[in-house]
Amino acid sequence: MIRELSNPSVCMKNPGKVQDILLSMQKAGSNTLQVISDFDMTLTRFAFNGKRCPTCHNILDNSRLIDDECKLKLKDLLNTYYPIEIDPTRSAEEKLPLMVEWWTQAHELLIQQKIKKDALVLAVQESEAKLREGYQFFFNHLHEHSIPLLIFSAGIGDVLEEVIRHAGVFHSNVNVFSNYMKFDELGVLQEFKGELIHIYNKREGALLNTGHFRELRARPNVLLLGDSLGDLTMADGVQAMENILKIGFLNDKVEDRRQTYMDSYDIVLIQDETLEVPNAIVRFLTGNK
Ligand SMILES: Nc1ccn([C@@H]2O[C@H](COP(=O)(O)O)[C@@H](O)[C@H]2O)c(=O)n1
Repeated sequence: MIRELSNPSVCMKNPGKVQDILLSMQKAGSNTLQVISDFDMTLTRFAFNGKRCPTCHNILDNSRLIDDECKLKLKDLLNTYYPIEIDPTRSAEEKLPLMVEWWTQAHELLIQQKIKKDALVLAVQESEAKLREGYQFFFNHLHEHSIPLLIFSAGIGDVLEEVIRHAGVFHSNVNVFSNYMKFDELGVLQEFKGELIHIYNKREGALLNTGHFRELRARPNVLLLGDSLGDLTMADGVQAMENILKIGFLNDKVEDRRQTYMDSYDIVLIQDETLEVPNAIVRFLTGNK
């Protein structure tokens, strides 16, 4: 049905179920579809030429906006908490308070650096951040078909927006829900706005109540893209959901996590740095137009 589903990177526990969901979503029409996606390591590359690519946090951590002492502290945090984030032997309940600890300490360090709003553009331009191959088609096609794309990220919204703006794909159908910085009248970072979003509290339901995302209520078919098990709840609360197709990028600790990902996501993409499969699915759902 979709040639790309035979790519070597694709694993599916139940291909028949995937086919049924795809046909049902195609029949319902692309005007009933919404896409909900994580950002770091889902829309962005995990690695390039054998080297890790940065997350939104890392873009700042490695930039010239941060002094050397702070860089070391942020690196220590990453080295301590990232292995916990991807540890398949620990439960989400066990990881949750530790993830809050990581985010809180990192945000505190960033605030101490008195980052200027204007400097974010340069930090992104000078970074090694890379959207996955095929990103132009992904963003442009969703825009052309007026399909809403909600990017739900535990990263830093201001940096994320700059990455997609820099890539020329921050179209009007894109909404970002993330951790945003609050600047003072001189444009200096003071704090982060609102409730902290970390990898274990992503839920679209909470957003739907805000009214901002009211149009999404009329879109009961969801294509969900993520790279962690925390991303699986991003569509919780979508009202009267008809179908959901969950695509998971498995980037790291592949053998340890393969089975859990296969049990949780409908389609698992193993060390696949492209958006080839999501793009083929979007093309199929929009009638190959
Ligand atoms: N201080 C931090 C905190 C988190 N990260 C990474 O960011 C990712 C979250 O962003 P999503 O767009 O994927 O929600 C998360 O997976 C952490 O590994 C970081 O690099 N630094």
